[in-house]
Amino acid sequence: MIKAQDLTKRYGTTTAVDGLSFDLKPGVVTGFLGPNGAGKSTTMRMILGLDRPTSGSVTVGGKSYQDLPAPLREVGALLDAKAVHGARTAYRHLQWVAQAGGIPRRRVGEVLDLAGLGGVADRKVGSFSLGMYQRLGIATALLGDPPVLLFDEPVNGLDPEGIFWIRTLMRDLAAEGRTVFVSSHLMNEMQETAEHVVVIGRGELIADMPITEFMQRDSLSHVRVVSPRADELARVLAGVGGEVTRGADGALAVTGLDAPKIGDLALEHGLGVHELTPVRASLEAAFMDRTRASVQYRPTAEGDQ
Ligand SMILES: Nc1ncnc2c1ncn2[C@@H]1O[C@H](COP(=O)(O)OP(=O)(O)OP(=O)(O)O)[C@@H](O)[C@H]1O
Repeated sequence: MIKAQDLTKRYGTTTAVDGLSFDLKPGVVTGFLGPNGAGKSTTMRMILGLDRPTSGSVTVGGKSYQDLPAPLREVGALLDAKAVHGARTAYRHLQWVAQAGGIPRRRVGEVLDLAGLGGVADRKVGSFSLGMYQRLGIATALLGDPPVLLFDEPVNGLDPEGIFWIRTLMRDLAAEGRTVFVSSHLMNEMQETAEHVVVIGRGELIADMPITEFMQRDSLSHVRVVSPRADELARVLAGVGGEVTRGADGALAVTGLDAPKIGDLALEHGLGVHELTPVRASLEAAFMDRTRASVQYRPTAEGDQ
């Protein structure tokens, strides 16, 4: 539904997006990840026709945004929730957007209820909390009932209840067969929400794959083993090809052998085990590992020049 081909954007000497190609499928939530300044917002702005690619292209349903006959019915987007006229009520704001996009007025009430704003429809937007702004932004994105939705950092500044609401909404929208593309810095949040990830660094594609595959890095998963006879057990495990490191708390971190194998070996050698825990790689660890080379700003150690 969203197809980027060799998408490139330069601002003067800065290359914000560099030859990016991906193809987003309907029916899943795709997470868009990258360190600060990686080019996520620029990519989203190009999808929405708010920025012109320097070269390459991006299309929605085969057309570039400018060529969509009824854009609000094709793509809904939440980019900057606060970019709303504060003196208008929520209802008036949505009515104004609906009118401009040729969307029937009854839809305004529907999206207000959908976003949980039915009770504050007549309040001036300027008095809204950040969470209410986010909900209004989402209501606006849903006005045209579009098959494609883009959310740029939708959970920024939200409380746990708001985060849970957005997460559920995004999954429901995908389950209805829509294409949902969402950027976030919150790796744990993405882990709960996205099925697929597109990861970029310095404008270039780093990964485009199911999230489970992205997290599957042997070097990042290990088995934690606590034993009163850790030294002996470590020798046994190393003897059959396990790679063993000992943590500050005395626990062993073992890679190359799975938990059942480690348990069997310990039993065979009469070595007690008090804890045996497979530790899965987190999205955060996988992300840090893959994007290490491409972070734009990195704190330097004291004394570094
Ligand atoms: N209008 C602009 N003029 C000049 N440079 C820009 C402009 N917009 C973005 N950039 C630069 O392009 C690069 C990508 O920025 P972009 O905002 O797309 O990244 P991002 O991944 O969304 O970052 P963040 O997570 O910090 O929002 C950055 O180096 C940024 O400084």
